[in-house]
Amino acid sequence: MTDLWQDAMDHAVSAARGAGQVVREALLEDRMVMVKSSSVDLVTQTDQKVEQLIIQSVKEKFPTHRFIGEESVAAGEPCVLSDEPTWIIDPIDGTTNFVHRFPFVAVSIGFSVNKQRAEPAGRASGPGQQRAGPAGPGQQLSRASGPSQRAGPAAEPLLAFLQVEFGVVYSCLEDKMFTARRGRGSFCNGDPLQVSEQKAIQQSIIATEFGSDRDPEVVDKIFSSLRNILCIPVHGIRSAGTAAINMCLVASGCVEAYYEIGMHVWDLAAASLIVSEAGGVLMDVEGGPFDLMSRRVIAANNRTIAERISGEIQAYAPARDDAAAPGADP
Ligand SMILES: O=P(O)(O)OC[C@@]1(O)O[C@H](CO)[C@@H](O)[C@@H]1O
Ligand SMILES: [Mg+2]
Ligand SMILES: [Mg+2]
Repeated sequence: MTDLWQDAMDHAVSAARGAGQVVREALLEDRMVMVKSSSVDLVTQTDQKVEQLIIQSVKEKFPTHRFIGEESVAAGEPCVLSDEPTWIIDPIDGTTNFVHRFPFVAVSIGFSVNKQRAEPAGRASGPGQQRAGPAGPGQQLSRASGPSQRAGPAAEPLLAFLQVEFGVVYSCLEDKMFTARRGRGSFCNGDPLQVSEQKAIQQSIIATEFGSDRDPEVVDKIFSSLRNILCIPVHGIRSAGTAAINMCLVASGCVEAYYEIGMHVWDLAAASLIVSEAGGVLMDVEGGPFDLMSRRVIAANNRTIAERISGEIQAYAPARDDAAAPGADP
């Protein structure tokens, strides 16, 4: 069968690599910092330039495709997922890191098509499942043989349902290219990824972020959740400063889980598939199905750990990313 989207994915990898080069060069220069929703929601000319470079290069090759780009949405473009091929771009995930030269910065490119698709993504890479054997460097598990090659029962669609066809996260200061194709596994620089096998949350590291909302009520909830989880007790809490890299750490097995409320679809789209295809699970913070537009996520190595975290979170619901879109899901 013709592989419809491999061309697009190859383009995403090369666009992310090119964008990473621009980001690295910009780090050597003075950065003019602007603010968006608040004084701690930062943006630079590099964010805007990189997003435009990626979008222009995609438009030249795929003129009919659509976009959700962080900086385009900030400039008033709609944030809508449809059945049309849609590139979901965060030109710099970790702008605050970039501004401060804190060395974790990612370019994130997700690609979604067929919003209503009924088939769950990564159905054989869900809760508690292990791959039958690692693929060699650069190899990918083929879709045709994927599920039957992996041990364990099929994942529950509730946790595995995704709309993303491929995801690319380039951690540009580490020079790590994380990639995933629906049903074909996740990779870092061509090496296959697998989530941690740890089943005990007491022996886990959990990643989260503090976000850019400084409303004291929200901050209280963030700290209450953090306190609950820290006191389970867990081995530790970590924050890379970028959702995409936190999630790639889950996919890599370095941390067992990441949770956050408040990030956006462009922070999550690519990395959600990378987690799922590495055998991880995605869940809403209240234990329901993961929803790309909801701005809430738990990404974990298995369902037990995800559910335990969900039981400790003081949940709240920021305005959805598609809230302003005509015909948005309720
Ligand atoms: O605006 P940026 O840099 O694209 O992304 C925002 C972000 O870095 O902020 C959160 C930290 O609070 C992360 O989870 C998220 O990825
Ligand atoms: Mg971001
Ligand atoms: Mg960004």
